Amino acid sequence: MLNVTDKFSGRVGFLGLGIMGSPMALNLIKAGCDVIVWNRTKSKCDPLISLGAKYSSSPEEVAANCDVTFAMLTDPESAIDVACGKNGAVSGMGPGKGYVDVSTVDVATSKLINEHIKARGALFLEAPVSGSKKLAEDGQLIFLTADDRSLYELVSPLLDILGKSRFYLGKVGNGAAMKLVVNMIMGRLRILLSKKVGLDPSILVEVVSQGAISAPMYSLKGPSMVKSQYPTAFPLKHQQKKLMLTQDLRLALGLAESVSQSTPIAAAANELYKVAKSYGLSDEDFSAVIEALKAKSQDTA
Ligand SMILES: NC(=O)C1=CN([C@@H]2O[C@H](COP(=O)(O)OP(=O)(O)OC[C@H]3O[C@@H](n4cnc5c(N)ncnc54)[C@H](OP(=O)(O)O)[C@@H]3O)[C@@H](O)[C@H]2O)C=CC1
Ligand SMILES: O=CC(=O)O
Repeated sequence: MLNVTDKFSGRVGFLGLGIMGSPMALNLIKAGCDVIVWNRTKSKCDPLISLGAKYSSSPEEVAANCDVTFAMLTDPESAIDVACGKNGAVSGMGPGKGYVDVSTVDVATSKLINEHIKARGALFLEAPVSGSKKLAEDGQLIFLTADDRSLYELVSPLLDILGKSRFYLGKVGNGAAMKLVVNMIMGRLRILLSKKVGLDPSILVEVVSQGAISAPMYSLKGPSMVKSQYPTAFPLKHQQKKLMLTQDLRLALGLAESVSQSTPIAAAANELYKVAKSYGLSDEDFSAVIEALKAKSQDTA
């Protein structure tokens, strides 16, 4: 049976050695883990084998030979194929084993893989990452995990080798949802969307603040926006005026027009500030623009 300890001493499988998977598997090897790798294109295993990894010829074999198996695959289709397809990891799973899918997939895919893994009596953790190739190389990823808590605790020492932080988000699907929401760059929309899909917006603010898309402004305004508080630092009326009238936006819009570049987001943002002003929020902080989006969501609900 899997034991929860502060150090992971079992054998680790790694399926999918692409841009992200290769440096992640390499970091596990460098940290002294006993790693078995598999990749569809076998040649990508070779550098890792030369550094001490073992090789198995199918996801099924990897899972059968390991205590915990990670998968880092392109998309939902490949994640399902590698887990549930012919000679897939599921066939090698059983009681006492764990499957950690770190690919970016949708909620339905994560639930499907979870069901197949659970049907074998094994444990499942979804753990998509926020990060990039460089952050994978540097062991600085952010893990957005969900589902089996005991597997989360068990693999935490491994996640700490691969990343700088990890979030446990509860039921299956929440990791995938958080990853997809984080990847939406529109800050204010992120807060509303995360709320609507049942995520804690304050955790979202924290996740974003630690990733590559973090912005000091978002970290500064996010926590109070979550509480619907807008202590005035820069009044909304000035922001809207600025969007409409000041040189920087006018010139920027002019420049965009000169090369026929559409700038719909700037235009849409300005409309939202106008709506917020019409709600009497002119003297609130400009982050109160989120109220315009809340009202719009109610309009369309
Ligand atoms: N790149 C980035 O900055 C980030 C990526 N991610 C996510 O990480 C995941 C991996 O991305 P990344 O490493 O960049 O992608 P890559 O394209 O570099 O690697 C994809 C991996 O999936 C394998 N694969 C694809 N299709 C199949 C299939 N049908 N059967 C078996 N194996 C398959 C590839 O195998 P093969 O070598 O044979 O092609 C390869 O190992 C994605 O979900 C991505 O969204 C998350 C954060 C950042
Ligand atoms: O998926 C990409 C990321 O930066 O996160």
